[in-house]
Amino acid sequence: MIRFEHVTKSYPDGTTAVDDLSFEVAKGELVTLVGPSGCGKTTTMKMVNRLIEPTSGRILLDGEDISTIDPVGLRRRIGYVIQQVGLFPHKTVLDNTATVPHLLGRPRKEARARAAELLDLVGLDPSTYGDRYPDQLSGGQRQRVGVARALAADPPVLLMDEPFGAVDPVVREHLQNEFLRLQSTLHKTVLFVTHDIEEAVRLGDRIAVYGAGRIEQFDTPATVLGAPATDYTAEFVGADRGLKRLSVTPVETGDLEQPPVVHLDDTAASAAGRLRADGAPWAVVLDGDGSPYGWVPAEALAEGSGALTKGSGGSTVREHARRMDARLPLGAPLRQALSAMLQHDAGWIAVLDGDRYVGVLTPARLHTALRRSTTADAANVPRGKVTVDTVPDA
Ligand SMILES: Nc1ncnc2c1ncn2[C@@H]1O[C@H](COP(=O)(O)OP(=O)(O)OP(=O)(O)O)[C@@H](O)[C@H]1O
Repeated sequence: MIRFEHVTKSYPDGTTAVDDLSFEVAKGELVTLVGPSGCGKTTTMKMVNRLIEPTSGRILLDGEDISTIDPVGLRRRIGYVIQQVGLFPHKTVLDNTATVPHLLGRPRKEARARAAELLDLVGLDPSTYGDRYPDQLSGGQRQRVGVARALAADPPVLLMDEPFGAVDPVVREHLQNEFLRLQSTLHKTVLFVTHDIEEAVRLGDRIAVYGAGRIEQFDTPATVLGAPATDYTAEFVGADRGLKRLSVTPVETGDLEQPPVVHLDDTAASAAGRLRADGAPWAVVLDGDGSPYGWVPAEALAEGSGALTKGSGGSTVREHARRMDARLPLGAPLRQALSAMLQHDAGWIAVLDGDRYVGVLTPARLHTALRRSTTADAANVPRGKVTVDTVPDA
């Protein structure tokens, strides 16, 4: 969709802002450009809408060389969101958002109706905010208007230059989540500039890590974090990259442990027998629908089944089971698993595929999953094909 072919931008003073850059952004893909100040990210972006012309090389949009496209027509196909937002101060929020569709020839009323829809989409109620002026909004709200305005002409491509840079971290995370939600339905082709590796990792389908004027690594967030290609990238992504990787590594079926499973209405004696046969200290307990209920320790079952042999009527698993509410959908990031374990103070967490119980994740398995995924990404093989040595249980 957007293709850079050996693109270089040098300035007359001898500065090479971008040096022989070649990469491609696929249709519907969100690529983050991340790197320190002055490494050429903004220059890269501005060459796509011809605010800056390359010195050599070419950029293709949908296979078309953009140097042959009239810049005004080109920019209509490309939404542009910048940190300073650049709203018209004397126009209301609604009119700011309606400007582009109106310029594109939509009747004013229709453009305003579309603008109202878009404000709603970015989480601003048009009846509350539509008639305000930009200086009557918070920084975060202004950013949202900037996003709504960029989407107004429904361009297939969005260029976003530190769009959430000017707001505090909490609002920023909120805007990032909302933008991800929007992107999951809109599927725009997005180039997103940031100097924040956390933001790059959270948002990007792939990340381009910039050094001075060059891309040091162009890959998925998980691979960049797990297998930095160069010392530069390793340093840039940070010493805590293992922790960051938790956010981008999903829980897979192969990561799970399979303790014995018993049901609430099983007799304690039959459940105890199952645990004895497996030599397991505890079992997962499922309710009548097959949903996780909690767990039951072997000793409690043994005592319960002892009651049966003494002729006191026996008991079922229900009377001995303990509730455990920590659960997680398959595919959720490991970070969510760890956070749920800490929140529930639990040594394991039940994993569900839809409504179906599929196994449990333990801290040891979580660690193994992280190691296997790192090795898999480095070797470019599926995680299921990787085994890692683990320290045996004491
Ligand atoms: N008109 C110009 N003349 C000379 N050098 C320039 C000019 N414009 C930009 N540069 C240089 O090009 C390099 C890349 O700039 P660019 O704005 O692309 O960096 P960036 O990665 O977006 O940085 P930041 O994160 O600070 O915005 C910088 O060294 C900058 O000083």
